[in-house]
Amino acid sequence: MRILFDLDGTLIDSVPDLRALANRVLAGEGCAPITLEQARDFVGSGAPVFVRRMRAACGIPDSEQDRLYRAFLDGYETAVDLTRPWPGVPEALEALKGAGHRLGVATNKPWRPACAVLDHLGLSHVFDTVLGGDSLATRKPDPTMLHDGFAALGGGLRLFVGDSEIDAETAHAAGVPFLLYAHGYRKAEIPELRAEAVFDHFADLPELVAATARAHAL
Ligand SMILES: O=C(O)COP(=O)(O)O
Ligand SMILES: [Mg+2]
Repeated sequence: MRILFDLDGTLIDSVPDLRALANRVLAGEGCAPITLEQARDFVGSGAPVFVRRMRAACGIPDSEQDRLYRAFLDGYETAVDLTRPWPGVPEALEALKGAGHRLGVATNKPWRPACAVLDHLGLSHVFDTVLGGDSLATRKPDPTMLHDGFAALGGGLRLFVGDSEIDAETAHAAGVPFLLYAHGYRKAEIPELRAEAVFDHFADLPELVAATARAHAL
């Protein structure tokens, strides 16, 4: 089976680093810091949208977008120290890889910071492909990232694992079964996301993938 994973909120809890990075940029502008909850709300649609939302929350005008976006990107690759995988993620990825599945990442996070945090957490080796928010001309919910990611993984059944309404919309647009991690950064209620299955702990994922493979092989 080919399995693509979303990154922020699905495999990793990266909001503490995103908040710290945002607050370094905002401090340079003489602005008050944002909270963890705000940072969590700003994630999901990629770095340009994060910076736009961060600016709006602090009353910084649109004319400053490009400059602040560059400042944000400058610090993004090294903003890894506060990020942790959710419990059970490394073990679940190793188990899936060991079972012969091919794994990839399809994230709206820019590619370099995505690779940097995967390296930092020792997770890079399980993935055969990583697509980031600046890898293509479009970002999720456009389905192109999933089409390209699955193509890079070869043949076989497809599955997308994510945490948000953006991921659900992307999977539905691509016509791919969607598994939802319930404790990521979603804003919508679980039923609205029309997931094939929902899981609470990564220890449950290998069996869920096996069940999904059986259901779709029928
Ligand atoms: O960088 C973002 O805004 C979101 O990234 P994600 O697609 O991994 O959730
Ligand atoms: Mg996410």
